[in-house]
Amino acid sequence: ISDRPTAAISHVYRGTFIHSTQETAVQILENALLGVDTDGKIAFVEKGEDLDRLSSMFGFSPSEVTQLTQHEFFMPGMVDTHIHASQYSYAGTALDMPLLKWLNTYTFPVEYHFKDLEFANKVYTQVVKRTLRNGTTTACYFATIHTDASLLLGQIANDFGQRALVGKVCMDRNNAVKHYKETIQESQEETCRFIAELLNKKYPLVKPVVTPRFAPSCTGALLGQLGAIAKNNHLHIQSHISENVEEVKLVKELFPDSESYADVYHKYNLLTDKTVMAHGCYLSDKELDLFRETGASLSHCPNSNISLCSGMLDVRNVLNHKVKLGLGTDVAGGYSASMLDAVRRALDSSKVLTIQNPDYDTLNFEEVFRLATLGGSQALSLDDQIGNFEVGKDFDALRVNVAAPGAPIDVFQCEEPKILLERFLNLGDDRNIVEVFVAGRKVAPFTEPTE
Ligand SMILES: O=c1[nH]c(=O)c2nc[nH]c2[nH]1
Ligand SMILES: [Zn+2]
Repeated sequence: ISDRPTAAISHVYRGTFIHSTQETAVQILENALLGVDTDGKIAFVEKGEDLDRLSSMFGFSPSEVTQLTQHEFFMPGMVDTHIHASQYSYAGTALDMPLLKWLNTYTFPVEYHFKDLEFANKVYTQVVKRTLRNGTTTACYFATIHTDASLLLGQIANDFGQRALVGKVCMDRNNAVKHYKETIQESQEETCRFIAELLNKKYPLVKPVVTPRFAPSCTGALLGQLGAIAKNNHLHIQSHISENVEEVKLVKELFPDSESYADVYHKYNLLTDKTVMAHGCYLSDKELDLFRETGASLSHCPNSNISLCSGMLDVRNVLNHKVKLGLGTDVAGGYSASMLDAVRRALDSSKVLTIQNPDYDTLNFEEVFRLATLGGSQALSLDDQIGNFEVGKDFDALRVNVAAPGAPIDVFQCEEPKILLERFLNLGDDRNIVEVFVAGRKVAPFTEPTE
């Protein structure tokens, strides 16, 4: 450290910090000191022995340092790269049909109700609270086609201090539920209104994301307009791709001129370095190459893929193609809103692929930990701000106590940090997540707004 800091230090923590880097899936810093400045950014990460030097350099008193206990560690907040906030209303039910039938039978009728702002307020408040307390510091949300309810979701995320990308869903094709679709003009105009009004709020951590539902719900003309809107405003884009065999076949029929599913989106400028596509179970190697070339990323949603019997993403192949990849809960195709569940299902899925092919290069928990944190930040092109404990990034973090009273893990002895992490990922829940920070601010347990 040579330069004197600009912003003052607001908090200093001492103890074990566990995070990922590009080179190392799990890097453990024991007896470390981490300082957070008044802008919520990480000011320093140094060795505990340097306390005196750091306290005089950064102007804090050693007595203000918060010491973690033996079974505690800090890890980066988790990034849910794909979650339908509106579908949280029926999470844990309706998992008995394949995708297209599931959408028509359960999803569209429920999403239609979000024209009612009171209902939207209830569901959106609960999904933000539930995900935050389960360690999702950043969520990439699908709302519904309703602009005002989607704006409300942005407001609620801001009020509770969650970092979020929020998408008003676009769909000008749907023959199943009569009123749950837009004309192309409505979709385009309301998307512009949504973006303008959300940006106008100047929420520091909440941004709009252009959201064509998926190719079968959109005409080519709408996809083209949405690609242009994203490009002109430098916005994020999210959608679904190659989740289920029937869907892939339908896209072939609807877009006969395109070489592949990925090519449909590419043709309309929807594959960019700020695009995240959910699923991708049936993408060819050539399509994965297109993802890498355009910088587009994938969200792996294993609970959903299993629950709707959609398919199995070969994560190793995606990583070998150097495509950016994060994890998603995909509520409510995935029944759990917890990213810890996504971690476990990702590991299970990889083991199923290994059962089918014993030579398969199974993912290990360290790699999946990276996908849930740094990988997610890369998938959302937010890795310059979040994802790990690098100096200059925002302090988005979970204080984990593996031995928290009432939590589901029994600890019998002093365990090394990597074992504590493994046990937390496999066995822990929100009772082990004793504090959640986003941009340096404590957002759970909830202090505000009250409820
Ligand atoms: O898992 C999914 N959930 C959805 O809501 C959806 N819409 C299109 N494709 C989808 N897949
Ligand atoms: Zn989805």
